[in-house]
Amino acid sequence: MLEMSNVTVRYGQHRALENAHVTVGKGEIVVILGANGAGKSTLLKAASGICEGAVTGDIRLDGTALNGLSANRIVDAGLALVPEGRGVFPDLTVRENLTLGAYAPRARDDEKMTLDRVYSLFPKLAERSRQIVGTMSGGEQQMVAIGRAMMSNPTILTLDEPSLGLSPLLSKELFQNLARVRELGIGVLMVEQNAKQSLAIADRGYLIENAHVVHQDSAANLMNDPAVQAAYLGVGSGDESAATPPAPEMPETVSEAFALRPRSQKTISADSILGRSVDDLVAAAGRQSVAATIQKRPDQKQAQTATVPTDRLAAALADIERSARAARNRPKPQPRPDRYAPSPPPAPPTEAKPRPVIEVYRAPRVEVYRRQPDGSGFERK
Ligand SMILES: Nc1ncnc2c1ncn2[C@@H]1O[C@H](COP(=O)(O)OP(=O)(O)OP(=O)(O)O)[C@@H](O)[C@H]1O
Repeated sequence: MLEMSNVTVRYGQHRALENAHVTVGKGEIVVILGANGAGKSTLLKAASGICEGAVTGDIRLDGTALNGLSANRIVDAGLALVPEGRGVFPDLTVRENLTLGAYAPRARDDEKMTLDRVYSLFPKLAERSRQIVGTMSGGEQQMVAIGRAMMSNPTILTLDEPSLGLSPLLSKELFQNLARVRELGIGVLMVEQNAKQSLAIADRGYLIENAHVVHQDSAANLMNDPAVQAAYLGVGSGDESAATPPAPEMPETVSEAFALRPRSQKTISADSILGRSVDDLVAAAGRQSVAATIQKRPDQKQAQTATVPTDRLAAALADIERSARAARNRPKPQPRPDRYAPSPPPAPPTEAKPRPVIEVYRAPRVEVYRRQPDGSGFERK
């Protein structure tokens, strides 16, 4: 069992964690939830012996005090960390990564058995044992990181944001794998931003705010806690898929902003201003227009045309005639050259014609010089 009591961590003057009490039992999954900078990673680092800050308080694993022990001694004692960002060796194979996890004396003797256990837990790692880890997907690399931590044969496995950067589907697979780790009797302590999926497999959870553990409860109670739902499960923020709370009421400010307000003035209809209905006026206008069209006769139209000044007509006709003459006198276009006919030989260069000057701007050239090994000078590469 991991027991952290009164754990305080300071980075210089800054208190990142104050009097934290956290326990993780055998075969139990415990989640730490909290906002960015609350002190979650600091808690895991303090337990693993890799914290850069000053750690005080009491940290015990199965009764053994871990305070002040180096990180490798803490792994020997049975606490393994899967750090944020996984920390796998991308150029090595899956098997090489896993084997490197078995450096702890408690794991070395049983390396073969532990490897078989990891392979049976994550069959994909057995299938891909020769694959270079850098070529694997994010989810597979996370599996390698967990497998490598498992190779130290821990009693407590700690993980810092294991689902970071994984798709929802891969996160689901990851949490299912962690549930299988618990079945081996290993305690799991994880810091997670994915509250919904982590609480779904967890037994208990802690909330950390501003360096303080402010709440702890069973995972089921935390999932149903309205404060947790609002802060970590996205309820009320539009992401209602995270949980199924009772239908929220429209916030007052929103309803006020969009409410239909009563009109401040009494309105007067257009009909009452005109003395007649608008519909009547439109209908009457339509009738007048139709009547006017019917009354128009062809002789009236001719009379209107005749009123156009004759000098303007004559000027327009003269203009048209002038344009037509210009079009007739335009030189005929040359026939288009046959695309498939052999091209005529190039005309001999006329020496008299000066060649055009074309200015070309080039980017400055970068030259690399290497210092001679004997220091006598530089050689150009
Ligand atoms: N090495 C360090 N030196 C100085 N301050 C640090 C150091 N590591 C963390 N802190 C500070 O301690 C506080 C807690 O950091 P921590 O990384 O534990 O937060 P967190 O809850 O894990 O946040 P996140 O979810 O963003 O990782 C933060 O204010 C952080 O800036």
